[in-house]
Amino acid sequence: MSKFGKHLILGLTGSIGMGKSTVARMFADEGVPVFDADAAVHRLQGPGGALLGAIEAEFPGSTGPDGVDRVKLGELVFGDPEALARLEAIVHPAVAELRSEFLLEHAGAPILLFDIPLLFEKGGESRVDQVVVVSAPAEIQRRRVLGRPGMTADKFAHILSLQVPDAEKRARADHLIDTSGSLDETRRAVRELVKHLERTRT
Ligand SMILES: CC(C)(COP(=O)(O)OP(=O)(O)OC[C@H]1O[C@@H](n2cnc3c(N)ncnc32)[C@H](O)[C@@H]1O)[C@@H](O)C(=O)NCCC(=O)NCCS
Ligand SMILES: Nc1ncnc2c1ncn2[C@@H]1O[C@H](COP(=O)(O)OP(=O)(O)OP(=O)(O)O)[C@@H](O)[C@H]1O
Repeated sequence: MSKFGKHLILGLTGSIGMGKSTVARMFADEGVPVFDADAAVHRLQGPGGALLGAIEAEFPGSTGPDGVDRVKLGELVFGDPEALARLEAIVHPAVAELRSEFLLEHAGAPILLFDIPLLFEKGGESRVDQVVVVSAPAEIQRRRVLGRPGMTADKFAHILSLQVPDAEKRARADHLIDTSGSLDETRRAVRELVKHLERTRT
């Protein structure tokens, strides 16, 4: 039974490179409306974004005609918990507002998906009914991430150190989507989960 009225709200999360974005698209292909928290942040911080004034006032020099300079702002907040908290105090309420609009927009849908990279890290469990974790063995994750342009072993290690470990995410998941097989296998697993949830929702 949903905590949120008629629809079942799923939270999708997973560590870097586990295939979260790919799996979110597969849910969308099955007709499930998807709210992408990261995309919402990018829009709010992008050219003409609603948060540019507030961010510039708090972090002078961190914005320009192209919106937030993410590298510069990252340098100011990562490694400085107090500064990160000040940024979050600007960003998170605006994301919450967009999430509420999304809920209103899709009020009739039986299942909704929130794609939230930092779901466990930021207490997102309370905002969803069930958590779906995307996961694969560490070796596959490593190979995928190190294959990305600009990624280094050090940067990968640092990002991992900021994230709840995959084993803990798996342990706290209501549903697991394994992405170590083919894309077709993953798609089948997503389809089966959606069907299962549609059957058992009420
Ligand atoms: C500082 C910003 C501009 C840097 O952007 P950039 O594109 O360089 O990095 P990206 O967002 O991809 O994050 C890089 C890594 O840091 C982690 N990270 C990002 N924000 C946070 C945070 N608030 N707390 C802990 N880790 C974080 C991400 O999970 C990722 O692994 C951006 O991360 C930001 O605005 N963060 C604060 C807003 C936030 O909490 N976003 C998270 C999703 S709602
Ligand atoms: N079975 C599979 N399921 C999902 N992704 C797969 C699979 N096999 C290979 N991949 C590939 O792994 C990569 C996963 O990248 P994706 O952007 O989806 O990960 P992510 O978890 O969202 O990453 P990040 O947290 O870094 O944004 C993609 O290039 C995808 O094509």
